[in-house]
Amino acid sequence: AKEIMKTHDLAFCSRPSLTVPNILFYGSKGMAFSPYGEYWRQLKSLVMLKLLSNTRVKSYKNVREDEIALMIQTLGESCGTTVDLGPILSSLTNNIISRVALRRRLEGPKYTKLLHEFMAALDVFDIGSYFPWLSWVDHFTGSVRKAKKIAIEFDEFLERIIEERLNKKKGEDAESNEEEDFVDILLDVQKNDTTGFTLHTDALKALILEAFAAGTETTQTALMWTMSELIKNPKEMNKLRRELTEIAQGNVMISEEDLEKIPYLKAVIKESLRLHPPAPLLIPRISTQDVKVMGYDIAAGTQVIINAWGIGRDPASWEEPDEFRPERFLNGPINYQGSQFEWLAFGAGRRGCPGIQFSAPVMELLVANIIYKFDIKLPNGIKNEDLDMTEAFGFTINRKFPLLVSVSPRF
Ligand code: HEM
Repeated sequence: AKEIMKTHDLAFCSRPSLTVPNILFYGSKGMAFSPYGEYWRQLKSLVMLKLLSNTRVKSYKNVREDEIALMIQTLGESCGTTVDLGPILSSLTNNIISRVALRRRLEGPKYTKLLHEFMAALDVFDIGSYFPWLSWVDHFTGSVRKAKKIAIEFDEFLERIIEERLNKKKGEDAESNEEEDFVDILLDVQKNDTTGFTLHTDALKALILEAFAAGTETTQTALMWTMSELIKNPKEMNKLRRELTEIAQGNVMISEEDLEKIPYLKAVIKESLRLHPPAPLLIPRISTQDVKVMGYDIAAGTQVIINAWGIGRDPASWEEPDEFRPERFLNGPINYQGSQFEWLAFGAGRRGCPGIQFSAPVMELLVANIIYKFDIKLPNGIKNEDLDMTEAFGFTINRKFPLLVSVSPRF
């Protein structure tokens, strides 16, 4: 991985052209699937400076705190019953992205279903992307037809939002003190950019869709596995709870300011992402020039898939690799950026994930508050240690079976 993502990062930092993402993201006009070059560089700097900068991410604090408080309330109301954590965490991550990108919650069954179909379409392995002579198979399985239908429906939805926003801008909006969302920011770039970069409306829409595609299911999956590992490992859960209780000093919620004071929480999340990187094979790359890697000649145009799941469980790097032992990350050098190449949940190098700063506080705040506020048990007398950890198959690897729990308030 280091050879690909550091030593030869420049040679391997393009993306292959993939059928379904091409359909869903307006000919891969977003950042994640566009080939390396001037266009991608412009998008990356736009995303890093305007949408996901430190200051901007901090300004979404209210959204995070609101949505997490709502979720905690929902869980509190379900005490005494069995709850499925999956849908609750899914609506949390969808609503956070939706409020930040579109200034609205994704309410109503129509859009929840559409988003679900969108994510499912991306999860499909379209064989034509890897073996072009077999692309007829994708037409046969219907994946291309489905992706086209979803693309049209989402386009209509985004068109309406953009139109609403433009009409509003013309009218009253100038003095509004509402927080800007991604649509406002991107429309502003489109109108006022002085760098000479033209942001076409298709690219604007692709960037919005990408925030959903890249930021919802990945975060939900990470949360599902972190909660699963903590439930399965009561000793670690209790240790975390003790630390949270100490830091909270009797307050009803753990706040974002508290997070920096709880290194064990970060260690828990890193350990869970080591065992269960949500995108276990990252996003494929393609070489743009002939290059020699560890003595092998790799021709330009070769697709490379990095197995972050395997790297995270490699016994050459990790003692007892299948065990959940957050302590291994305390005082260690491993950071979310993957600079050690033994831990790659967010990828690394030029094409590494730009959403780390965005998702880290969501994951930390949510796990901290659930563990701090509730005792969690498995239903029907199943012992926590016996929780089934089977993985489902897909581009993101989530739990195969629902995570059913019963929660009771601690205070
Ligand atoms: C736990 C949450 C997340 C995980 C595990 C995750 C993981 C990843 C991974 C593995 C990649 C590919 C990296 C590579 O090829 O080296 C990636 C790329 C990307 N992620 Fe994330 N991500 C998460 C959250 C987010 C969020 C919240 C956003 C935006 C709001 C985001 C936006 C992107 C984009 C735009 C790319 C493409 C970068 C490029 O190709 O230049 N991600 N992410």
